[in-house]
Amino acid sequence: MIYSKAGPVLIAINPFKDTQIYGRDVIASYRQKTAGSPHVYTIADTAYNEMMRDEVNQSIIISGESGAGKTETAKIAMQYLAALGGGSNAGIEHEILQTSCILEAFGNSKTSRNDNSSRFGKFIEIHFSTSGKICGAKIQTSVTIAASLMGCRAEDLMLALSTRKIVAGKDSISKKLTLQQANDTRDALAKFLYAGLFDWLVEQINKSLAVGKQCTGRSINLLDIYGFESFKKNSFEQFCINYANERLQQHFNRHLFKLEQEVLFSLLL
Ligand SMILES: Nc1ncnc2c1ncn2[C@@H]1O[C@H](COP(=O)(O)OP(=O)(O)OP(=O)(O)O)[C@@H](O)[C@H]1O
Repeated sequence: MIYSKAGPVLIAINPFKDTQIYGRDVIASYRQKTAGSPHVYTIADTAYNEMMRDEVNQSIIISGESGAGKTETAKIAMQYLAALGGGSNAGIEHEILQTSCILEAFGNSKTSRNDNSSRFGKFIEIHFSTSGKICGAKIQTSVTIAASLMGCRAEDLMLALSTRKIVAGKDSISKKLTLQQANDTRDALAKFLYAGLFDWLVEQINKSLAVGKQCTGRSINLLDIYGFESFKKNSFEQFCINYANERLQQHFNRHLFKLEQEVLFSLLL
């Protein structure tokens, strides 16, 4: 899980799906108009206005189970912010929006719940100038997927994948792995290499989105992680994904109860 150093947390709702987006103001607006869901534009707008008015960084956490529409919501929020903060740095807002296509091409795959399911968590910081124009962005990801280039001899690789070296004192013994163990080692290596490739890709994107000199240090951060999953056959990947979602929910519950307490105390005083 990636937590931002930023101030208030805003969570919004995809107008077409069941994605939840919560937030300081949203929670207040929930109380006032429970009939209506907080719209993603409202959340993005509130984040932008509060960042400009109070000079405090904002975070938008997008949560929901797999297929709920988190990634699409994140893109809608980014489009809205790009429309609000476009114009200062020729085309940077356009570049930020284009990053989704590249990351999804490498980091998404089809599951039984979602044809375009994110296999990585994305945390994007959008930086603004004093006049409120977008001047740069930075992406951080956590990958659960896998593969790429190595630079070693094929025979060495085959040996490394099919045997285990046991070192006892000065002696070392090579033990052959079973077929299942060799397959697992191969898969683990592929995952490691793919993660390396994905990290490299994100690094290149970040270089091209590098924060400009006129930035104020103010940012709006968007967190879009892989949603809760439960398949017929679940693996360690689902364990990690669901654990991350549980922690996110816990974060929200704490945040919500803290706000409820504040309201209660203000009524009592
Ligand atoms: N606002 C929307 N308008 C139209 N279709 C949408 C919208 N939001 C989501 N969808 C549809 O639902 C699908 C799943 O949405 P999305 O990939 O955003 O889900 P997710 O919550 O990010 O899932 P995961 O956790 O598996 O990555 C999209 O591919 C799209 O077909």
